[in-house]
Amino acid sequence: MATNYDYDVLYLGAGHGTFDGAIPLAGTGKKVAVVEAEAIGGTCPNWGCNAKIALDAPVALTREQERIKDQLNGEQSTINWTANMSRKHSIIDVLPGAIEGMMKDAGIDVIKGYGKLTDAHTVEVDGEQKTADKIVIATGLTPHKLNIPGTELAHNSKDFLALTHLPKRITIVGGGYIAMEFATIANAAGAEVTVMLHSDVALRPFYQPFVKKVLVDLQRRGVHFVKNSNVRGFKKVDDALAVEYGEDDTLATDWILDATGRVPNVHGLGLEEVGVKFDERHGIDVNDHLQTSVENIYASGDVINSKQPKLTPTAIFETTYLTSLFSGQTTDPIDFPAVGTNAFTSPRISEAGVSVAEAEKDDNYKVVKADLSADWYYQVDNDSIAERALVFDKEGHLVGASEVSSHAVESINTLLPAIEFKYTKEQLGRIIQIFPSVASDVWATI
Ligand SMILES: Cc1cc2nc3c(=O)[nH]c(=O)nc-3n(C[C@H](O)[C@H](O)[C@H](O)COP(=O)(O)OP(=O)(O)OC[C@H]3O[C@@H](n4cnc5c(N)ncnc54)[C@H](O)[C@@H]3O)c2cc1C
Ligand SMILES: NC(=O)c1ccc[n+]([C@@H]2O[C@H](COP(=O)([O-])OP(=O)(O)OC[C@H]3O[C@@H](n4cnc5c(N)ncnc54)[C@H](O)[C@@H]3O)[C@@H](O)[C@H]2O)c1
Repeated sequence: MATNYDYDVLYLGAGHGTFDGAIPLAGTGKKVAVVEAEAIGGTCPNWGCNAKIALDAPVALTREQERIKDQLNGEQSTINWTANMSRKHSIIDVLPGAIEGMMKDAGIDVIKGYGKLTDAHTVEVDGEQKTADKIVIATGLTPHKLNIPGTELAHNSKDFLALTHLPKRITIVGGGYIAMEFATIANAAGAEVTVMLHSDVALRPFYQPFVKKVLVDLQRRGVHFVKNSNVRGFKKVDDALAVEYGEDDTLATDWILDATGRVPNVHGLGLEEVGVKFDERHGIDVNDHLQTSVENIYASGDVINSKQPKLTPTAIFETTYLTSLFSGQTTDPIDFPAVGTNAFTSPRISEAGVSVAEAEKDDNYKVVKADLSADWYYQVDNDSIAERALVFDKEGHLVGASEVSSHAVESINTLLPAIEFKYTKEQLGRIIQIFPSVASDVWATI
């Protein structure tokens, strides 16, 4: 314990960028505090991944039922929105308490309130000064809000994940993860959905031929896409809303989701005063030890200005690295593995490693594509929108993979060890997967 300070390490924010590392750090005997302004657990459990996947479960199930309807008797099931939302609450609302309990059991002081740096070793919470040898800023991101007339009439992802009744007409502005995942859920649950794209591209980081397949399917299901939409403003008209877009077009709607991105929580933290450098749009600058421009202040998770995808597993990897650093288990720089990423549309699009688009432009790689709708295992549940692209280097090692299908998440997760550890043919042959399964199916192709 650093004798001059209240704590060895104080974390600002209690999301995955903190608690997955803070708990084992406290286990090493360090004195640890975590300051949280809103909800313990942060975005992912409360208004991100966990909340979203809870609402998505019946979507995936009804899609599977639809695919195998010829083998079933009876009606196609529909989604009961209110019951689905109430189920989401029953499994999500306990998480902050459970995470707080784990932190307290590990001996962490959990401090509720908004934290602000007053000097390099001091954080003020509700007028009280807490000092620490090291401080970790893990304050995450917050929804971007369009700067247009009527922006206050639009809602954000957090509001969507708490909707008690599904509006009849929903307009979604944006074409990223949140826009496409929530368009999928709302459409499957029966809403009339319009997606206002900024350009003519959605899910930009993903392999576009696969994205197109998802868009075509959503269109077939009634989702309306407006490309190059130029959304200019929102208005209240009687009991409804109007979205003003294009040159002078108007769309009537009942509920608007502003899904135009997420921006770093860097304001009001005292960063300028203490000398922590950051970029308004991309977050806090860190070196390869996640150290900011102030020696004893580190950053972790979504708030970092980094090329890594801003995802829960990345945040966990970063805070776990800091635990190793602070407890003396490593002095090495952080070394990111290939990070798997997925758009939870239906079908899913998953990828990891070298992107197919990049590999197609580079002679050092070979891309092998497969139409999975012709694969017997994908035919079992009629997974007809199903394609995979694998990227190999000159030595024949798998270095990247992308898949669109209902089973894409399992496929890409299965391939991650082969990508990360560059298994030889002999090593690949030593793995015997359970058969029949997605894992054994994809493993046989590498
Ligand atoms: C709708 C949605 C769906 C998502 N789905 C997925 C998914 O399927 N898979 C995936 O991997 N990722 C997903 N993500 C991303 C994932 O949620 C984030 O990458 C992850 O939560 C980042 O963790 P973090 O700890 O860095 O930030 P956060 O979880 O955002 O935690 C930051 C915390 O800091 C607190 N805070 C901020 N300022 C202060 C302050 N001054 N004092 C005290 N506390 C403060 C905030 O209240 C917050 O609790 C999703 C995100 C959203 C919004
Ligand atoms: N499945 C997952 O892992 C998952 C799911 C949801 C969110 N997330 C994380 O949360 C982050 C934020 O998600 P997001 O969807 O808000 O952001 P995003 O960066 O993925 O997408 C933002 C979208 O808004 C569009 N946009 C920007 N300005 C616009 C304008 N003026 N008019 C219309 N469109 C505009 C962009 O073109 C883009 O399509 C993601 O980058 C990801 O890190 C991950």
